[in-house]
Amino acid sequence: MKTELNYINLTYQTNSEKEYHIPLSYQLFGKDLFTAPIILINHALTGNSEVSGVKGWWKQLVGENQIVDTNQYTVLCFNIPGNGYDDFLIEDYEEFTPSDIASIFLKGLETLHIKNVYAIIGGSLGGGVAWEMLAKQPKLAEIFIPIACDYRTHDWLHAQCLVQKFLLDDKEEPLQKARIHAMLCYRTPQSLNDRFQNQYNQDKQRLESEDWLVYHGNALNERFSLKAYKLMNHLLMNINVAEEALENIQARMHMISVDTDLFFPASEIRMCFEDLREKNKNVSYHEIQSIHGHDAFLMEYQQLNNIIKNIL
Ligand SMILES: CC(=O)SCCNC(=O)CCNC(=O)[C@H](O)C(C)(C)COP(=O)(O)OP(=O)(O)OC[C@H]1O[C@@H](n2cnc3c(N)ncnc32)[C@H](O)[C@@H]1OP(=O)(O)O
Ligand SMILES: N[C@@H](CCO)C(=O)O
Repeated sequence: MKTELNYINLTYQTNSEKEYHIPLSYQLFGKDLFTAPIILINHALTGNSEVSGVKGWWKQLVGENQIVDTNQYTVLCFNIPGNGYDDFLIEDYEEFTPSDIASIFLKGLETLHIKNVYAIIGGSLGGGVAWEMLAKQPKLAEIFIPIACDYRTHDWLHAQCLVQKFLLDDKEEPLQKARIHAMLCYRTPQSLNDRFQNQYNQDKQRLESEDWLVYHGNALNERFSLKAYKLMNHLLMNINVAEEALENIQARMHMISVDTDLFFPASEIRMCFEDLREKNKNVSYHEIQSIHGHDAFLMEYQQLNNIIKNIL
């Protein structure tokens, strides 16, 4: 799996003026570079560059004969430096913001001699980083598809990340506790209540819903590191594109929200769409209907496929 990773060695000075050596890793899927239109996909909080293939976290969307068809496109996906997937971790995570990550990805594209891409698709934090990239380089993409994300972290999301930051500083099982709290933000009361119906697990002497939460806490603890999660949470807290910069973006923008998303509420995304439409930008809005909330972008594949097939 990791043999497929490619690296670009960068020296990068953060907005806070600290210099770092960054081994920016990435994966390519589909057609060889420069033989087909390029689609850049930015991963979400605990994702990584493995967007397609057997273990791909978006394999229902990206692959041979899928909506993002690797027979037709070159798909490029960077790892957010410090996500740990390539074993690179960042100690002083507070030095980095999504704006820094965007600059690092742009440097990566430059090093690969990619001047522009056909499309950028980003879910959640990945979409926030994509907004930051386009604010810096408004002509970068022909098409922009931000999914379940916004150009800014609003107060409620910031507050939930703050709770996670406190949990991540806890001495006992910090990552598990933070993930359990996060799962409740990724889903909705209806999603949990309909699914678990207060069923009790006699063997484990706890509710099935509790068992499921504990499972997710432990599962993330096994596949992710505390340092990486602290960084990702910090990034999610600090998406902050200046509103004026949005107007300059030249891409055709197709915003996708989830009607029940607690993290990036559909109402906020719709407001951004309406503002940009009033400014005569080439923008459209799509809403996934789901009881599941934010994580619907990883679950409601039929709807996502239907929306994206009419865009690409
Ligand atoms: C976005 C990116 O960039 S990548 C990150 C995306 N991936 C993740 O977030 C990984 C965590 N996974 C998830 O959150 C979910 O699996 C999703 C969003 C991908 C899909 O959601 P759902 O279809 O509702 O799956 P669910 O949340 O039930 O997870 C399935 C797992 O829970 C386990 N599970 C389900 N019910 C229970 C229960 N009562 N008790 C314990 N475990 C349970 C299943 O065994 C399954 O385990 P596995 O993943 O090891 O096979
Ligand atoms: N559950 C997803 C969504 C976060 O936006 C993740 O862990 O990355």
